[in-house]
Amino acid sequence: MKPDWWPGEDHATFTEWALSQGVVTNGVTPARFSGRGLGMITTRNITSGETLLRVPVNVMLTADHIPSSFIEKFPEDIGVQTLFAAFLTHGTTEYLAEYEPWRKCWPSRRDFEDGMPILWPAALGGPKWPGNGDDDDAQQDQAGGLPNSLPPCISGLWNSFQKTPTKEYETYHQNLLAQQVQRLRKAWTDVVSVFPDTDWNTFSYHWLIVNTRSFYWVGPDQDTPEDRNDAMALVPFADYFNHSDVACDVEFDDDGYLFRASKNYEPGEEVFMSYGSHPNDFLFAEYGFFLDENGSDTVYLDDIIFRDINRPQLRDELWENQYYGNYQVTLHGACYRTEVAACLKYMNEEDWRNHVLEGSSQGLDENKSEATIKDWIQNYAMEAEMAIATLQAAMETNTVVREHRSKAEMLLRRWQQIKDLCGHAAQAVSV
Ligand SMILES: C[S@@+](CC[C@H](N)C(=O)[O-])C[C@H]1O[C@@H](n2cnc3c(N)ncnc32)[C@H](O)[C@@H]1O
Repeated sequence: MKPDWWPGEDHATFTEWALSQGVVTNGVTPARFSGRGLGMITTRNITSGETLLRVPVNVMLTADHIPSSFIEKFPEDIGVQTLFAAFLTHGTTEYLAEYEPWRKCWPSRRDFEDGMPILWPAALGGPKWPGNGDDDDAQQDQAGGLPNSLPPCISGLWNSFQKTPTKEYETYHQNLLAQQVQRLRKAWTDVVSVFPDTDWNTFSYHWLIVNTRSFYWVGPDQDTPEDRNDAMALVPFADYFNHSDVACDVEFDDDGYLFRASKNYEPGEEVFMSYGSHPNDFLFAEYGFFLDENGSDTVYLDDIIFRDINRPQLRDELWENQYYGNYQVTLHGACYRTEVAACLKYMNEEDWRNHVLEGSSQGLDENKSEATIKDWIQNYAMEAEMAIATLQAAMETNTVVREHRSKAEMLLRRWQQIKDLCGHAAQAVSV
């Protein structure tokens, strides 16, 4: 009898194919996990340090494996993600047939539509795409002016206040959706310039496959590309690993990828790898899921702080002293950059500069700093409360939201996490 985690025939066929191509598995096999699709399960006791999986480079889909006749159709600066997605969409059967057993094991476009805000309806904060423009307008109307429901790190938007304009600066893990949309729009423009008949659904599906399943890779004769997104490869079989902080060890060299156990496992445990120390909003936007417990979770106070510190002179102080933006809040409180910004609210500028540059405590009042930071965090918590209340009401009354109930529930879970994070952080902020 098959175990209840048995992944199904397609995965069994793909596993056979992978082994015949030189993939070596050692005590792990693909399995179905509730809420995570496929993942990797142990089939026996495993000791920390044991090799679990080896994927040789010849099985991987790297830029070197794409025929030069295909690559030459595109301008030289084409992004690697676009190239892969274009190849999966338009590559000749001769080349693509090879990967057929693997492709049959990928999630469907419908799976992406369920979890990824980039494909969500406008009523839930999704962007406009070819083919959904009209529907989207209709949805927006039906939404009856539903306020933005995605978390601010994803949408870059707030319902409880108006954002003030800022200088352009590099943000980490903020405005995620706009950046992702920009990347996909550019990819779409590039692909239709070469293949005008490209089907949007097929191409965007492949682009998301690459987005959610690629590994860092720089070929033996390649220089490290300027854009990290261009250092990528698809690694069959290894792309079964789901993400967790408690992860196996991953190594790669010119020969391929190697995965080792970083702890002992009993049979039947899921083996995870780490996709990086990403906050939940990043996982949500880029991969369509987020963790219940995430040691790397964080939200950013930038828009709240810039609304509060809006005198150009004060903002210049932050800019000139390299404290402009990226004000982080975690379960454990606010980061040092936030503390520095908080002092600027009540210190005179000279005292503030001496404090920041030389560590002087002249004019510093830790009670005032604490109250300011708590107030900023409270503003974030209020945004979360508003979003939760609005979403709950929309789930009862709004037809589009009711049709997309599981997405709204996912959003509610994330907003509740944000509210809880703010609650913990506010408590942790103390003199
Ligand atoms: C590299 S694939 C992993 C295999 C994938 N679960 C599958 O069914 O093919 C990455 C995708 O797996 C899912 N995923 C990864 N880690 C997860 C986790 N901890 N919880 C839920 N879903 C996860 C997300 O949909 C993500 O986009």
